[in-house]
Parts: sequence; C-alpha cells; structure tokens
Amino acid sequence: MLIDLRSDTVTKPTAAMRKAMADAEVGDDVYKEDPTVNRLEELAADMLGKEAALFVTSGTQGNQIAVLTHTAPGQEILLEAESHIFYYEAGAVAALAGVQTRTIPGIRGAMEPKLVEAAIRGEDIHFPATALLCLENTHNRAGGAVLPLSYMAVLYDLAKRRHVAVHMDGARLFNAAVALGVDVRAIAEHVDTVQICLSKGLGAPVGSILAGPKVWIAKARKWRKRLGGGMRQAGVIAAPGILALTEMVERLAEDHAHAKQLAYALAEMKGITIRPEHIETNIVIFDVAKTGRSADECVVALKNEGILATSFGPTCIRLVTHKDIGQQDIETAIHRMNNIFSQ
Ligand SMILES: Cc1ncc(COP(=O)(O)O)c(CN[C@H](C(=O)O)[C@H](C)O)c1O
Repeated sequence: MLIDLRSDTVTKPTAAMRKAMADAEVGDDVYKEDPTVNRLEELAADMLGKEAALFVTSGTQGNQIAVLTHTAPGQEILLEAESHIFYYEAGAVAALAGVQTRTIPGIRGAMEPKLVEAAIRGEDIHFPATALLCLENTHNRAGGAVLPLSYMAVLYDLAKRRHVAVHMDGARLFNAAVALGVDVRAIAEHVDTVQICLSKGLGAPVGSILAGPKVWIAKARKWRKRLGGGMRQAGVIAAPGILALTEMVERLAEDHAHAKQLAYALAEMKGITIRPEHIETNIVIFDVAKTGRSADECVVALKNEGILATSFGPTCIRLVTHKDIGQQDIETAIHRMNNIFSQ
C-alpha cells in the first residue's frame, strides 16, 4: 500500500464532494450565470473579508492573474527568494506580465522589513517602478512556515506608505489560520489581494479563489478570460469548492499533528537533520546529508518502501500530510522510514 506524502495536491474529493458535483446547479459562468460558482465566489469573498472573489483553475493561475492585474510591463515585483511565484511558476511573471522580479531571501519565509523597504524603488529615470509586494503564507519551501500577524501588519503598513500593492499567495492560508488559531480574515486584512487553493489540504478536486476589491476583481476576471480561463458550467467543480470551505478547514489540525508526529520520529533516525519544533503546519522538510545518500537516492529508497516523497534540493526531502493520510498511515510510514534510516 503506497503512502503518498508528495504533496497535499494529491488529495481526492470526498464522497460528499462527488455527490455535490453530480447535483450541482449550473449555468454559463462566462455570463456569470452559474449559480454554484456565484455562491462559491460570494462565500469565499465573505470568508476572506474582501469585496469580491473569482474562481480560477489553479493556484498558479490565481497568482499570475494577480500579477497581471496589479502590474504593467516593465515594472518590478518584490518576492521572497524561494516563493512559489518566483520558484515554481515557470517564469510566468516575465513571460505573461513582462515584469521583473526582485527577490529577497527570507528566514522561514519572512523577508526582513528593512530589506523590503530598501528594495522599493524611488523615482529615477533609470528605475522600474515597484508595483507589487508578494507574500506567501504558509510558505511552502520554508517548510509550511506561518507568517505571524504582527509581521504581516508591518509589511502592509510599509507597502501602503510607499504606495505598493500587496498580494498574498495563500495556497495554504487555511493551514496558517488553523495554526494561528485565527479566522483567515484576520490574515487577509493585511493584504490587498489573496489567492487560496481549494484543491490542496481542503480536498477539492480543482481550483483556487482570487479575492480582492470589486473593481480589481472585475479586471482580474477580464485577465482570466484573456488566458482562456472563462469556464462554462463550472458549478460542477465549484460545488466541491464550497464543501472545501465549509467542511474541510477545522480538520487541517489533524494534518498538522501528523506532520509533527513524523518530524519527531525523523529526529530520532540516524543521519536525519530536522528541527521538529519548527513544524507548524502540514509540511515536513528534512536533510539526509549525514546518511551519505542524496535526496534523490532517498526518495527512491522511500518509494521502494512504499512511501512517496519529494526531493526539495540536493539533500532535502519534503513530506506533506493531508486528508488522505490517516493515523495508521503515519505509524506505518514511521516504521518504514526506520527501516531505511536506522541502518
Ligand atoms: C505556495 C503555493 N502557491 C501556489 C501553488 C500553485 O498551486 P497549483 O497551481 O498547483 O494549483 C502551490 C502548489 N505547490 C505544489 C506543491 O507544493 O506540491 C507544487 C510545488 O507546485 C504552492 O505550494
């Protein structure tokens, strides 16, 4: 039996989601006539405390529509050095939006505010204008690290002072909210626009939400159309998204507990370097350098033991817990990893 810890993108829809898909009321969403999509967008906007929301096909599409809507070609955007928008979106900000990136290395996903402020361009004939500051909460390559509310507030205040828009890649924003014990609105109030994934830990089969001011979302809807993202009877895939938001948030705490259990077990294994106390949500990144094997070699060894994992650099491996991984799977995974890392 394979235990799939590659990502929370592998989650499959629940039986209730599949029933909702079959029963969904639909219409042509390009004309804004799909009642289920409309309900999802209204629900998401309300939960995030934004005026409006747009159903998009993926987190990447949501992030890229945000960059396209916030910027003009030739401008500059600020991002953390290993943010998903910079690291994993195939250069779309250059290819589609024609903007240049200026990255700032963060600590556990958090860029030093002084470095952010210093990176914002002033008026100068030689300079591109700084159009957008992008944040990521939780931060994937920082091990699912949560950006604290106080930190978010400081960055938002300085961006507003310098007339720079702020977009949050909130692919795992609900994980952050559950870890902080707050409502997602308390986080989203510190950004202008936010993307959240319905298809990761929340378990929907497809899609993300982009939320922001009403006028901005209208422009974003136009960009979605330009990118071919105008969907027709999309209520079929919006219906599970509604259940993702209404029924799948609280249980994320289980994924976080499972991640901690994995991390503390790994900390006892030979040749594994990990700080289990740093695990805040559903992502576990550990270093295998001291095993004398590369991350890729260990991923193969894990697969041979029935565990699917992801290389996250030459000697780092990522495990992601999610709704389709239960307590028994965690215990089995720990037993199997002991077979590999205790020799
Ligand atoms: C922070 C963040 N923002 C955006 C996205 C993109 O979402 P999708 O385009 O895959 O729906 C992801 C997906 N992350 C995926 C994963 O973690 O397995 C891969 C790396 O793309 C993400 O982690």
